[in-house]
Amino acid sequence: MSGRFKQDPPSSASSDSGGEDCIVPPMEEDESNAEMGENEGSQGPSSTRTISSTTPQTSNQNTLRSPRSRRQRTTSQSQTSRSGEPILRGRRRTIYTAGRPPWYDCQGQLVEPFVIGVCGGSASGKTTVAKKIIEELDVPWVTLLSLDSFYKVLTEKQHDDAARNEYNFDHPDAFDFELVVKTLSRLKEGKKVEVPIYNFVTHRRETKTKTMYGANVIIFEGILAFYSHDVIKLLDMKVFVDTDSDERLVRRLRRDIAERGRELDGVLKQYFKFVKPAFDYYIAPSMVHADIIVPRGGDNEVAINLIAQNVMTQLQQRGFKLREKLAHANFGIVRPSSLHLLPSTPQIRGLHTFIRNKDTPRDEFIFYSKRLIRLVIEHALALLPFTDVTVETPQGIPYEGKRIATEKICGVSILRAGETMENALCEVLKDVRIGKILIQTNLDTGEPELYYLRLPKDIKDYHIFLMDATVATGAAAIMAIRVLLDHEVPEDHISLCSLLMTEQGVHNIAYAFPKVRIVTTAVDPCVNEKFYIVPGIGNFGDRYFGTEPSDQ
Ligand SMILES: Nc1ncnc2c1ncn2[C@@H]1O[C@H](COP(=O)(O)OP(=O)(O)O)[C@@H](O)[C@H]1O
Ligand SMILES: Nc1ccn([C@@H]2O[C@H](COP(=O)(O)O)[C@@H](O)[C@H]2O)c(=O)n1
Repeated sequence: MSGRFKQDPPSSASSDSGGEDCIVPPMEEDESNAEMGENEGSQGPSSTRTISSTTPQTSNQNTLRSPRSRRQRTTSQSQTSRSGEPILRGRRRTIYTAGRPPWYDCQGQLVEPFVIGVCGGSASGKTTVAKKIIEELDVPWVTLLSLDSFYKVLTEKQHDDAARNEYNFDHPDAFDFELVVKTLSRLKEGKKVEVPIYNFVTHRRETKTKTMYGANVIIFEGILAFYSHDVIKLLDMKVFVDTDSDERLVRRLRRDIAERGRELDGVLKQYFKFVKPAFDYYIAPSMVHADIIVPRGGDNEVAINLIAQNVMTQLQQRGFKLREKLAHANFGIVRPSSLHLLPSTPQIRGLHTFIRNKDTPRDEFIFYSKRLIRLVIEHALALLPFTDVTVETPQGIPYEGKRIATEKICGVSILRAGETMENALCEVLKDVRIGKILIQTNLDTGEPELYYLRLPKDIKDYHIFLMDATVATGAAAIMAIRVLLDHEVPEDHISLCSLLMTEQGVHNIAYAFPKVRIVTTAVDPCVNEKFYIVPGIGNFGDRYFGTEPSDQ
């Protein structure tokens, strides 16, 4: 890890740097992504611009139109899905999200999030600017990460110094930049991270951490956001908030007294001893890295608007119209070798005849669906590796048999229809674990969105039976597979089990994830304009659970 500035300022001293480096709890060993971020500057503007709200606006009035105004969402809707918590953590490993849209392309490959770095002096308005950019963007999946979360854990001595305003929180040694790089890199890879929550009153971390996933846009803000070369490499756009020093001091006094439990004298002492010299020595010179300089911070609407506009253009170029693309993707007629279609015997066609008939009453629909589900699960099980075993029969004669080689099998159902397949799996595998993923279609965008996730902790060690009763374009199944891969489940440890799929769905999934086994009892020719399977079964979940047909 290399810092930006070689010499320390004379007044920076203090931190005896004995603070324990922070640990982000479930950071798995596989950190091979630490070398990421070679696209420095590739997405962002190439030259530094200072933007003031007094910038004349002439012919480009249209391009300055707020991205927010282009999308007719209600404010309350977008606020819940945007600025707040994109991930709400439930009990232990349950994750609720505000509806995460796809974060990968038609090939199932990750679309890298756009990372904006926001740097500036303390109380310059970095957080305010970051929040306003998020508001302007109005895209549903934006993550705000603060450098403050990466303050090192203090020793007792450092803690005593901090209580007397004698600890230098503005020196680079106060931060764990290695962890910043690890965290940002993982977020760029779409992986889950646990970020410490910092308490400015106690100078300590909270015991709880905050779960964050990758996102379409990540905003990283902090006084030393542009200090480390390795961090800079991960930023696609670099914004410097340039606010007058008197203004910053006044804001900091107000904020630290009102929100951070400080007293006037202490704030001033810390300011003149540490904050001001660090600004002059580390922060102000880092302005050279900025693509855009924003005078006055959050008040500068023109600048915020331009930044949002630029990010929207970048996002549009990356393209997120996934389901539509999947529905119209053109594949040959040769079916992939990863497809394991049960033979179309009279028995299977007979079962399909019951469940496809619109007049079949619900009890019969459930009965015959269960029989088909059992067949598909048994078929999927038969595809796993078996080893030779010899047992002795009651007659004392050896029997050369087989035993399933994979002991760890976990079912993951895509809610709701996938849930109907859980019982069959439990009947054939005792002690099987079951995880759940809720994916729903956004009725405005037509895109699948991830809402809920509950998976066993060590999911990467399991062979997964991913269950969904029907697969149309494959959009939901691809999202679920992507979630499993992001949890480090190997692709060839996934079997997708379904009663009915479409040609399109089979090809889309096989194209994106050729190592995933696809097991189904029938493949229908196509989807209609509403993405329903044709001829299909109708809405499997509604027919099975006896609920009113939804509009999805
Ligand atoms: N334009 C502004 N006018 C007045 N107060 C502001 C303005 N921008 C921010 N503040 C206040 O100044 C303090 C610091 O702002 P914040 O955005 O948190 O800055 P930073 O993240 O750079 O420390 C907060 O209390 C905030 O409410
Ligand atoms: N325990 C702490 C930790 C940090 N600070 C000060 O916070 C400033 C950074 O936060 P901003 O929101 O202002 O960017 C930094 O200047 C530290 O001096 C603190 O006072 N106590």
